[in-house]
Amino acid sequence: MDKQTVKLGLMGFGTVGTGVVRIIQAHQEDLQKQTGLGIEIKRILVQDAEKTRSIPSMNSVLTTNASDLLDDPEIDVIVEVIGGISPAREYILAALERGKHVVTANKDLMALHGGEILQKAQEKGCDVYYEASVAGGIPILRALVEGFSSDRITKMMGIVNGTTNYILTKMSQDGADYSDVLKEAQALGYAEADPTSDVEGYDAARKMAILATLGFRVPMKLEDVDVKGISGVTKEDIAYGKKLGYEVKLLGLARRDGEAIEVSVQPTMVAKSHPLASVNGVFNAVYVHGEAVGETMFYGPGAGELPTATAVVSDLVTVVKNMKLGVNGRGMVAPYKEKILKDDKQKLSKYFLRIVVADKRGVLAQITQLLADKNISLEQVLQQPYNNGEQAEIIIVTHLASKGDMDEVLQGMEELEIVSEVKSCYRVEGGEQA
Ligand SMILES: NC(=O)C1=CN([C@@H]2O[C@H](COP(=O)(O)OP(=O)(O)OC[C@H]3O[C@@H](n4cnc5c(N)ncnc54)[C@H](OP(=O)(O)O)[C@@H]3O)[C@@H](O)[C@H]2O)C=CC1
Ligand SMILES: N[C@@H](CC=O)C(=O)O
Repeated sequence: MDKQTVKLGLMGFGTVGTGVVRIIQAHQEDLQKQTGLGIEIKRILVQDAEKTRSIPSMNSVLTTNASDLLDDPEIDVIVEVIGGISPAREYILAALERGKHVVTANKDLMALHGGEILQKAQEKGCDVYYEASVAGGIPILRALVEGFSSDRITKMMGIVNGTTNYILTKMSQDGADYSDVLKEAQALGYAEADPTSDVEGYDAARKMAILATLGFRVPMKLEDVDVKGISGVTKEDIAYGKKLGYEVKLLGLARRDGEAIEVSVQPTMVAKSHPLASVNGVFNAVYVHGEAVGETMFYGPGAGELPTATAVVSDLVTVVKNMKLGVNGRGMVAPYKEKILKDDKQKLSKYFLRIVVADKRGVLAQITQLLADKNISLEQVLQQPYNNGEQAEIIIVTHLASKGDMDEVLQGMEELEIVSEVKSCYRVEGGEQA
């Protein structure tokens, strides 16, 4: 290759885009030493070119016209950090069509249209890297694709959304109010443009779909992921969880038993003895269990300007090294295994239940019987007065039960006269048997 400098078209100059510019500017010499080539940001696509930017020196390269990047033959690589599906999808496909390599942080897009994008890249002999799309600054995708290539992964558990982990941590440690902390997370640049995606678990679900596709080598889709967010988590649940030895976390779970797979995201009681329970604030972590390697865990900042930009720029370094060696488009392996999804009777977990009942003798026995009818036994029980002693509250942690059986038990509870409300039901992970 006879170029001395690789020219970059940056799409998006918000939180992540600004970080990308800062890192490229600050590490220019190191990047050149590692890749053998210079990296120049030729154009930056924005929506509003008049907006005040924190790096005014780049104002001269701003444009609101995507074809200034896509149709410039000098631009070799497009870095997409706009976010969302459209127009990001159209821009990336157009870039690949023109033979440009792509780096993106866009999990929404990769979870929904990753198959189409990677196929187009393969046809065109181009690279597409998306390390920043899962767990911000943690190099987990590389670890799954390269580090675990010789192993068979059986389980991944991830705290993969920084915003919700920040909120749950502040609620747990400071007794903070949900909506106040959400505003803080938005101001810190952690939350998505529409934070519903964070708090309702969709952002984490997209990341889990990507992790499961790469980790299990099957084409997981977003609709294969069971999703529940944190908007229903209360301070009482957090307090009772703590009392029984758990922290509430929005946990992504991807588990393989034989060839059958389950992937879900839901608020989960994580045993305090498990390292995931101590992952706090905007930090993310992904626990990976492989048949040969056993247990591993990856930990780091999951969102924010510089951590995320680090992952983007490291992908860029890989693309530039590939360009230098003339091997672009050869590093990606498409999912090659058949997808077999578990049914609800195959999804096993312990459960934490909080139930408001009439304050009468024999109430606990009735609840226990309902569970015993499905062969579900109790591991922990706490009973205390509720509503000024007019009712009682029963908090239970069960031994392993299937999701199918637990759904039937919950339905049965609603029909019991002594039960006035099932306040909460959480999966329990991280302790013995889990
Ligand atoms: N923030 C984080 O911590 C993380 C973000 N990500 C992902 O990175 C991506 C970017 O996120 P983030 O930087 O936070 O987002 P921001 O909202 O901060 O920035 C988005 C940028 O894209 C530009 N933009 C938006 N729509 C268009 C459009 N139609 N045409 C041209 N430009 C457009 C905006 O322009 P303008 O400046 O003019 O408004 C802005 O510069 C997303 O996919 C996100 O999910 C991934 C990991 C962590
Ligand atoms: N909104 C996301 C940003 C990174 O992916 C999060 O909070 O984790």
